[in-house]
Amino acid sequence: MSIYDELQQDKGIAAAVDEFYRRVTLDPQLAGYFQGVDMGRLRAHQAKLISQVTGGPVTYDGRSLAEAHAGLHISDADFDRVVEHLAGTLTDMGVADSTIAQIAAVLGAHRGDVVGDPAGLPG
Ligand code: HEM
Repeated sequence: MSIYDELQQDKGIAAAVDEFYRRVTLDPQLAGYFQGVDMGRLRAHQAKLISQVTGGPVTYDGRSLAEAHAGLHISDADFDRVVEHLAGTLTDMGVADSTIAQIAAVLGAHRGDVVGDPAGLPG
C-alpha cells in the first residue's frame, strides 16, 4: 500500500490540506505570508503535490517550489513551523508516525526551494 492509499487517496489528502492551511493561516507567525493569496488555488496545488510525492496518480502542475516562494523571504523557523502544522494535522487524522516521518522527509528535502531567496531574484 502506498502512502497515498494510507492517506485515503485524494479525498483524505484534500481534507488534510484544508485543515493544514486552516492551522497555518490561524498561526500569527505565518498568517501574514498568506494575505491576499488565492487559497483555493494554493490548496489545490498543495494537494496535487502531496498526492504525487506519496505515490498517487496525480501530477503536480503548479509552479516550481523555488518560483512559488521567491521573494517571500521565508525563514528556517517558519519552514519548521509549517512542517509541524502538517505533521500535527496528519497525527490528528490518525496517520501513523512512521508515515508522517516519511512525508516530512520528502517535503523537508525542499527546504532550499522555500527558505530565504530560493530563486535568487532581487527583492
Ligand atoms: C514543505 C514545505 C512547503 C511546500 C511543499 C510548499 C508548497 C507550496 C505549493 C505547492 C505552493 C503552490 C504553488 C503554485 O500555486 O504554483 C506554495 C505556495 C505558497 N507557499 Fe508554500 N510550501 C512549503 C512551505 C511554505 C512555507 C514555510 C511558507 C511560509 C511560511 C509558504 C508560503 C507559501 C505562500 C505564501 C504561497 C503562495 C505564493 C503565491 O501564490 O504567490 N510555503 N507552496
